[in-house]
Amino acid sequence: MSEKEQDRGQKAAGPVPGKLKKTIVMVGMMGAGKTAVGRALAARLDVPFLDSDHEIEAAANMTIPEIFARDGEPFFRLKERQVIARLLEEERGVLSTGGGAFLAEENRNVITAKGVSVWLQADLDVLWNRVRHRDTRPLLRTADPRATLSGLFRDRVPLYAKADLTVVSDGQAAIETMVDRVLEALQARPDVLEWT
Ligand SMILES: Nc1ncnc2c1ncn2[C@@H]1O[C@H](COP(=O)(O)OP(=O)(O)OP(=O)(O)O)[C@@H](O)[C@H]1O
Ligand SMILES: O=C(O)C1=C[C@@H](O)[C@@H](O)[C@H](O)C1
Ligand SMILES: [Mg+2]
Repeated sequence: MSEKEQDRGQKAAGPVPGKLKKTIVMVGMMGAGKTAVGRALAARLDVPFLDSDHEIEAAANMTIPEIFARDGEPFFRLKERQVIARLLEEERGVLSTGGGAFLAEENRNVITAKGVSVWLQADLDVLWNRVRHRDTRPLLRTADPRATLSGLFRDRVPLYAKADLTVVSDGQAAIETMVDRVLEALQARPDVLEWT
């Protein structure tokens, strides 16, 4: 390959992500793909993957539905605030939050101060299709879970919209495509991710 061809090849491939300078924090509704996309993004960047729901469950040795049932949602939210603050302090990587985390001003402030927030924006039908078959979300254990999801969606969207970056998750985009989209959005933020 000539030097010119090599040049063209490099340009077509685009810039390559380098050093991560701030934690990338995934926010959005249940089913938006925060865990699935966050994990794949961390693997792509070769940085630690952290998930606040997982950390809370591991520390309590209980599942989230068990914590809600035994200790109530306010207790879960307290643990969530503590875990998010600790993880942002301790480690740099990709942090996937629980669906309700970004609603608390305290969490938004610490996330904005220490990381960059990425809202995975999906419409209600996409979210419902992803969460309807699993019984792991206590807030959806209602007589009409789709209506409950719809109400949460309506109330929460204005708060998710405060995130630093928004990445659309439509029903067609596979998880690796979502990783590409997040990385593309991060090209506007060299303070978060260096490029080579
Ligand atoms: N882009 C996608 N393409 C296909 N499947 C997806 C995509 N994003 C998420 N999923 C699937 O949808 C389901 C829910 O995703 P995930 O658990 O990552 O959501 P979440 O945002 O972390 O939700 P929660 O707030 O409840 O933790 C999973 O089975 C996941 O594999
Ligand atoms: O949207 C929410 O409020 C929640 C989402 C999950 O990630 C868990 O954090 C929990 O089920 C609550
Ligand atoms: Mg999750």
